[in-house]
Amino acid sequence: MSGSPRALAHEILLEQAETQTFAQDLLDRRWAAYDVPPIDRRLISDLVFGTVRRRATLDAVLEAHLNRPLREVEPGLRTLLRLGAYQLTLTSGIPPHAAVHETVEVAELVDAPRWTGLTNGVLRNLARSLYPVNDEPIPATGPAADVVPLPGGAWRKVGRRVFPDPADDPTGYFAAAFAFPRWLARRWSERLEPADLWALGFHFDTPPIPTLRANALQGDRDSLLSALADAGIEATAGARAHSIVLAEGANVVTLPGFAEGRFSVQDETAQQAAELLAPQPGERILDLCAAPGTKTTHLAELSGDAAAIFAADVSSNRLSRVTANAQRLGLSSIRTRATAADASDLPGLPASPSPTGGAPPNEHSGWDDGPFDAALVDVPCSNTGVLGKRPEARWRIKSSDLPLFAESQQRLLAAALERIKPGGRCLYSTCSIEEEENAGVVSAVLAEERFADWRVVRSVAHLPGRPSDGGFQALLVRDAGKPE
Ligand SMILES: C[S@@+](CC[C@H](N)C(=O)[O-])C[C@H]1O[C@@H](n2cnc3c(N)ncnc32)[C@H](O)[C@@H]1O
Repeated sequence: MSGSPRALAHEILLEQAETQTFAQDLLDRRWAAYDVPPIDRRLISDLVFGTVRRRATLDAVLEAHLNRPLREVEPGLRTLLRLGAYQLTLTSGIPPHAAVHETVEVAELVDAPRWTGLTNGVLRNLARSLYPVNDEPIPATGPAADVVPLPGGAWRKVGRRVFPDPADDPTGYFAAAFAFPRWLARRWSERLEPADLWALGFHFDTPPIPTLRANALQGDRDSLLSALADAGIEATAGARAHSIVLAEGANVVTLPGFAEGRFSVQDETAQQAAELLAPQPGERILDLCAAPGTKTTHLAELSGDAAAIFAADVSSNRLSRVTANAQRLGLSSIRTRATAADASDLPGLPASPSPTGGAPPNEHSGWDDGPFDAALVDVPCSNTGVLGKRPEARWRIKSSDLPLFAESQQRLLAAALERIKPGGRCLYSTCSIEEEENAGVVSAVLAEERFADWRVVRSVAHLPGRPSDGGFQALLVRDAGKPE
């Protein structure tokens, strides 16, 4: 470790930019390697996540204080400037002089004293713009070319017109001030009024607080709430049958009841997927994209651990997390199986031979070849409904990914429908708010002649922040009457 929280944050940010590794994974590696006190962990995590998430905001602010384009600045120095600009512009609680001083000191700690002069000059100028009098920020009441949106929903003056004017160019303002790729900003601004666009930006730019799902098979929600209260954790019952909303962020694995399997971490939007499918005791249920098993285990809990849940995923590595989660939650009705990308090796087709013709039966103990009563198809997607959860996610997706996702989503949904009995049902779900991954996929698949006996009975498009994650769920049912 290089010697200070900011130096460690700088090291992680540089590695993240170079290797494109998830910031959370890099942090976890540092926590495992060094003894970092919890207070420093919180600061480092905030510095890293905030700087990654708001890269475009910080770059717009910095460009106004530099006499050359930021992209021409060497990577280590550029990262240091972003780190300093993040503290000055987007946090509250770090005194400006401390933000400048501690950031400049990183240059010495990482053995790059040549960065000191520029970092000091740029950050001091920025601090003067942001805090013209007595180190006090200047609040603002709404978007403007010289106003930055803060995490949590407030606005702050930045002292110079660093963003496009939102009245003339709401898309440009949204992309720069809230920090989103331009193609996504354009896409969303075509369908949202500016006020809704700002609300979406605030939701994604505010660090999320985890929501819990009480495991109904290990005591009721109220007793878990009492256990949390006894441990000094502020939490309230949420809007779903088993949801619990924490008052502030927490390291969930250290909360009372986690090791005993009394809860999972799951957003309220995601909790609706298994609820909509409503698994019943005795049913045979396919979960086609199961890992890491948050919805699989919910299916098992809702059925009283008395359905047979067949959890499939392309990643056997990730499937091991389904097994671990089921064990922690005390569930025994889940069997796992790695599957081919097109799911063609899964049993359940009406005319499919016994599993001895496919994968070796002992490798997937408990799987048989009959069709299923129901299926959950929680497909891989662009994740545009949950961009606040992974700070780097917004910078990874490309518009060209969307048709590729839609293609594989259609394949997966069709593979599930083919394996469901007459009278059965299927829940299609995504964490995306893009039509072509949602209703577009469902209607394309149901337009196929072989699925003429299927119909959509319910579909819900969840808008991010209203009240929780964004996403889409559609419940499809198959006519009971049509012969196989
Ligand atoms: C959205 S995640 C599923 C989350 C999971 N349902 C849960 O609630 O914990 C999508 C999953 O689909 C898996 N996947 C990707 N392509 C797949 C394919 N062709 N067949 C089956 N699973 C696939 C990924 O490995 C990933 O685990």
